[in-house]
Amino acid sequence: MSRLPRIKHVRAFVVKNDGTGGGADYHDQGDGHWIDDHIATPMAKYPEYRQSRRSFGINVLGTLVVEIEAENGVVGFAVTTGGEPAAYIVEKHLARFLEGRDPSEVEKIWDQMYFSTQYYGRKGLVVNAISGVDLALWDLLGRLRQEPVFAMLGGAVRDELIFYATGARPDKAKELGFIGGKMPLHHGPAEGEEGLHKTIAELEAMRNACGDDFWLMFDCWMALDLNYATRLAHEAHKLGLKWIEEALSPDDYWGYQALKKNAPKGMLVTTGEHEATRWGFRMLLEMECCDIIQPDVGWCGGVTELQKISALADAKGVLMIPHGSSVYSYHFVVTRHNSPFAEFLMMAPGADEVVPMFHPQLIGEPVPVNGRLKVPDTPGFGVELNRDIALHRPYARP
Ligand SMILES: C[C@H](O)[C@H](O)[C@@H](O)[C@@H](O)C(=O)O
Ligand SMILES: [Mg+2]
Repeated sequence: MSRLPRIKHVRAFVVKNDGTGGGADYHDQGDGHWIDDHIATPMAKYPEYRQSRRSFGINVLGTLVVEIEAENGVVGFAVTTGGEPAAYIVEKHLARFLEGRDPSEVEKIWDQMYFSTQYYGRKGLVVNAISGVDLALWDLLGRLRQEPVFAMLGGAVRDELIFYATGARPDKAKELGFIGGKMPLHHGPAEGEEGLHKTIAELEAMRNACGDDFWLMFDCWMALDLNYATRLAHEAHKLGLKWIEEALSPDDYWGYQALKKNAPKGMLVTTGEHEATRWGFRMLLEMECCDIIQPDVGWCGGVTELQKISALADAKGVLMIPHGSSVYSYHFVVTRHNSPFAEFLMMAPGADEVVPMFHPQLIGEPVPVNGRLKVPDTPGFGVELNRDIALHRPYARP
């Protein structure tokens, strides 16, 4: 048992988006933002849901803020996607496994949060909530021990992080010093051959703008079927596409296995941002579904679970490049040999300038400069909650 003060309170807040940006629910943006402009999705088969992902509810959850206060008044926090339903799970179910406990017991607390909710959780919203609690716990531990999270994970293996950028303007990303640009896929099977031709034309234009050596990737956000994804991969290979991301449903392990076999030699198949826990990633790895796994540390189970996921990938020689999750992934990536680069999501509406990913929720949120970032060695994840945002605690307990 450590000498740390015990956990006194766990609190779950939601944030009303006042139009200044979605924060951790980064898809919750205003009109005209690149991230909600005719992006291919599994819902695109319904024309009424094809133009905007907000139209089918991609932003319905909103941000979850988890605060964990120790007996000595020190507070750790984290943000992720989850909103009110996740806040309910935190306050009504998960808090009981933390309050009164030693904050250093991250493994036992994670095990109790997961197996107590296994009958209704395992992936998605429940594991988002578990992730939010776990991230806040690691932040609290860092503050209590006066150590950055990366120091508690084994220390940095490199001086700085290098990033690729996700957004509609890889040409701007190149100018800003990023090592590559991942584009949203705008057209899927519902738009037939015409859509495929438009996609290839977009890629060709960006290849011409960025030159032959700049990484270009497509993020397909679960929108495709195996045949379409295979055809797209072979067409895009002619233009040097580096990887095809999340082409199929996260549950179609068999489809990914076939896509990886069918893909052109030299093209990487990647997925994982909507996968969760060591068991889900074991399936992706043992079925040889992809060349890079991309867990989101705010959705896959948090730091405690990502340690296990990353080790599984490392043992199989698979890269683990987390889905963009700001400081929560930076502190992890900097400590792992099989995470040689990171993702930065361009949250400016035009994808043409670098702004903090979770703006306006995190004070001190670091951003890459010239595509690089030295992870600050301040305690915890090194950021503070912006208490000027509209925080609301819907399930406050006495
Ligand atoms: C750009 C993609 O459509 C998603 O919005 C993005 O958040 C995610 O898939 C990513 O890999 O960054
Ligand atoms: Mg993605």
